[in-house]
Amino acid sequence: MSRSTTPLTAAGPRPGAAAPSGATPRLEVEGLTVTFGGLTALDDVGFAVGDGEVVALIGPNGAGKTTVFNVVCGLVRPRAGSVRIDGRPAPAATSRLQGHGVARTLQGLGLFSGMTVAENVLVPLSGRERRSEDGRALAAAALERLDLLHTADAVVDALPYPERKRVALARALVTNPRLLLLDEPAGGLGAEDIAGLAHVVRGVVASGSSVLLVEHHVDFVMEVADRVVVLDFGRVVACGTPDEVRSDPAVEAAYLGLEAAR
Ligand SMILES: Nc1ncnc2c1ncn2[C@@H]1O[C@H](COP(=O)(O)OP(=O)(O)OP(=O)(O)O)[C@@H](O)[C@H]1O
Repeated sequence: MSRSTTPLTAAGPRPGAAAPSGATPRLEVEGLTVTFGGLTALDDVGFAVGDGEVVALIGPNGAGKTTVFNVVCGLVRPRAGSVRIDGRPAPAATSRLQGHGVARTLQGLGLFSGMTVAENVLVPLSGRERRSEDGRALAAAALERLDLLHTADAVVDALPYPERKRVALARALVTNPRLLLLDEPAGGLGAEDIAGLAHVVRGVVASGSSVLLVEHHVDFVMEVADRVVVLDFGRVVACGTPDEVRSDPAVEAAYLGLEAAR
């Protein structure tokens, strides 16, 4: 099974939001501007995700996190700006992300009701792969990473929410993506499941993949992210390590202050 990941030369990333190494970033977002009618949802947003890096997008409700995610996935077309994956322009359609070594999870999970856990995890593979020993081994490996192998033959609907959420993550991992996009992976999970999720994310990056996550759960973000990009009203107001961001007054004002006040 081969997946195309040929790197090409990229334009330089936006200052202050660049991935730390000098190599071509796994994901590079530059100058994204998105408008919905009269509303500017994103205003010149730029950041990069390097090899083996976890970058988190945080910000208060309506800051523009999902819109960034949707542009990266080809679901929303920006008015201006670019998205590059391994130096190449990102595909304009979600269905072609996999060919660029990218997988994503959805907030709504998007599992197929009535199908087993294994059948759900096999979905991203081609018909030929699904029927092959190799395909089944990939599915088993993905399920094992999420401690779900024992549920392989269960109908997915029968599992509790945290396990269904792990099935969705196993499905994203079955293609061994070079870039994993996670949309609120900690949402709806308790402390124990979030700790397990952090362990899985660390395993993903240890295997050489990169992760971009959109997340409201600040403690989880601060634990797993190498760098945090903070959005407020569609603009990047801070970008840095968790410690840098934590002590940034702009972030306190935009987001962490609100969390602390709860
Ligand atoms: N399809 C759309 N049509 C019109 N406005 C939209 C659309 N999608 C998003 N918006 C608006 O764009 C802004 C950014 O929304 P977005 O969902 O990206 O924020 P967010 O940071 O993900 O928020 P949340 O944390 O609540 O999910 C908001 O003001 C939102 O109402």
